Amino acid sequence: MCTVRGLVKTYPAARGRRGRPGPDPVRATDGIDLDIRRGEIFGLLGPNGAGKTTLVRQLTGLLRPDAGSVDLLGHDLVRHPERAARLVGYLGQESTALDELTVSLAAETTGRLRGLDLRTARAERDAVLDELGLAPLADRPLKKLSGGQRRLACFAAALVGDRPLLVLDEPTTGMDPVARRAVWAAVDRRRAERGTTVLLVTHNVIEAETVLDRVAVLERGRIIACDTPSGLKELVGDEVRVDLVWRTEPPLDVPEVAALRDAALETGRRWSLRLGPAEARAAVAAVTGGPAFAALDDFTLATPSLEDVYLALGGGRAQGLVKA
Ligand SMILES: Nc1ncnc2c1ncn2[C@@H]1O[C@H](COP(=O)(O)OP(=O)(O)OP(=O)(O)O)[C@@H](O)[C@H]1O
Repeated sequence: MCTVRGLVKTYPAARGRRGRPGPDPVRATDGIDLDIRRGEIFGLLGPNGAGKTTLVRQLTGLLRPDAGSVDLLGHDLVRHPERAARLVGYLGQESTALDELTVSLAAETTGRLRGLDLRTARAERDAVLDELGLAPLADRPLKKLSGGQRRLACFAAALVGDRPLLVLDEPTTGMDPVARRAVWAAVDRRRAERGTTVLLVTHNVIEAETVLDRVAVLERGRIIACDTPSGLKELVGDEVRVDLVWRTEPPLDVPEVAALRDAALETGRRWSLRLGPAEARAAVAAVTGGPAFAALDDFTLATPSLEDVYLALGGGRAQGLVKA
């Protein structure tokens, strides 16, 4: 469906202010190879600045790579970037272009721009707005909607005028659970009924685990792993995630607790640890059985998540990944 080889993009150094040296050039994609299969939901996961948006802008013909090739359904998109418009439905991070239009007109106009006649564009518009529960907002201008509603309206527009590849850059940012579910149901329906392929950019690991068939983990412009979510999780074997939440301060006077601290990733009152099964059992026994228990607010044991995989791969900035 889509084959990418050796994709490189370097943003040139900016000029510094008042003669001072500016920031260095950034190699935002650094030799990317990818194979996306027809009908799969393929994810790009990585922290802020990893190069995800730069990569998808090259795959959608919006940004010319310095080197490398992009083949989409037999079309060379580096040589013919204009062909991407017929093959790709793209939902970018910004939506200002549609802000002045009503929800209804945004969807209809997108259909018309994609070559639908007026009747078909209106019929598809109505179907998509109904499907996503947007009919009550149809006559409202996008700029007067909430962030999550606006995002859903832009997603609706991206679905009008069917395209074989949907590229969605963090589509559910700011959406409530009902809207999120509507988005994933709409994606699933298109995949089942039309074989639509989806490339999803995200740094939400929970969402990535639940909706993706395969995922590429991107860091500093390079793919550091690519597999199914469960295949990636095998990389961390039988490790267990132990989360401890303290009421106030952790009881560091308890030696077992003090010993756990070195291995813990601390976020406020929460300690997250990745431990082997025996160590996890010992840690739980130590904090629930002894004097530490009085200081404990909550604890959970869980199987590894994609975030654990990411940490195990050496992604030092996993804090940039969203966990809820
Ligand atoms: N137009 C630009 N000019 C210069 N540098 C840029 C430009 N756009 C992005 N960059 C840099 O390229 C790198 C990759 O950015 P990119 O937007 O592709 O990351 P991302 O993974 O999509 O991040 P996020 O999760 O924050 O959206 C970053 O270091 C960023 O600062």
